[in-house]
Amino acid sequence: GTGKVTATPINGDVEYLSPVNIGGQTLNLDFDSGSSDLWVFNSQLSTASQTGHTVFNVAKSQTLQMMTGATYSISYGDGSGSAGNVGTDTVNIGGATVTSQAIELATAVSASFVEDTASNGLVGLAFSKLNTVKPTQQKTFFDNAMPNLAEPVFTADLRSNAVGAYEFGAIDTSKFNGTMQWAAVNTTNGFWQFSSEKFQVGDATPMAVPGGQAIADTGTTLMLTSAAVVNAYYANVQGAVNDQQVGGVTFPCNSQLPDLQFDVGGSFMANVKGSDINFAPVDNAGTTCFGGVQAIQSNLQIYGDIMFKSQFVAFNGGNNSIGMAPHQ
Ligand SMILES: O[C@H]1CN[C@@H](c2nc(-c3ccc(C(F)(F)F)cc3)no2)C1
Repeated sequence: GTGKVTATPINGDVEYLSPVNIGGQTLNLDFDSGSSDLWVFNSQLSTASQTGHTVFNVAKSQTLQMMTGATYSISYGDGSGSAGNVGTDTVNIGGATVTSQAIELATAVSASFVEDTASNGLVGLAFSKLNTVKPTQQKTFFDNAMPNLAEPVFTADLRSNAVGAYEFGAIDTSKFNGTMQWAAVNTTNGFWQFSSEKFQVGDATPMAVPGGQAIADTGTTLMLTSAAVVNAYYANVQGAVNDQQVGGVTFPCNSQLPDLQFDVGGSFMANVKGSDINFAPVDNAGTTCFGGVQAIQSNLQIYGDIMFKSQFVAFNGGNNSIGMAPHQ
């Protein structure tokens, strides 16, 4: 079979939310190709933590079965996280259905999750080896669904300030231009990881990247790479400054940002449109804007939604590869 759901950007493309049916209840969840736990806001949480959220009501599902003694605890790159207990239930994502999916039921969530009232949990789509359930690690929705999918794939079609889609089991060739290009994924760390050794602005000299590795992470808002690449890229942008107060590089909102190409698996260069690198204004007048490409101190680069807004991406769990092509 196949399954397709909308991916709706919220708060200026900070994250993308998709409807998921769990035991007959539909929740808007954040699909995250950078982690491997499916967890939800639910009726076990304190009233305070539930405020503003649609929660999964554990008493109302006829098919939820609690997993005795099972717990989970997860933290994300920004230090946020959640923890709780575990059950299994039927999960239907746009028609792709798993009858006994581990559902992680938060009994505690960090403040930033409580404040993010649009999101009612996450669907982890990285490799199951990263799943945090103890004592028995659980499989992701994609792992469980794969055997029944027409093709062992899912795709991310994320759009700037527009509704896109996640699709399981098929690659919709009408959604991208040209031929999709593929690269090998190294699953050792449990991520959709591929080599990415260089960046290029226009036809300037390519910039080398220390470590030369990247992950495709739909749950990260920006595109995070080395400080050297960030500085070299924004050197092309008049008025760009690294503003410690704001927390990264800003530039005049009317800047003409150059496109940025990045290496995928040593086999092709993929393009990020300059317009997608203008992430958001930092001031009310909309004079100064925050860059979508920012620095991290890590030899693992994180290609988040800024990349996905320029590239239609296919994740192949059959042969562990990643495909990219410019959106249609
Ligand atoms: O860990 C890496 C795996 N993918 C990245 C990711 N980060 C989040 C996240 C979502 C929502 C929030 C909050 F609502 F603001 F709390 C925080 C973090 N989801 O995926 C980072």
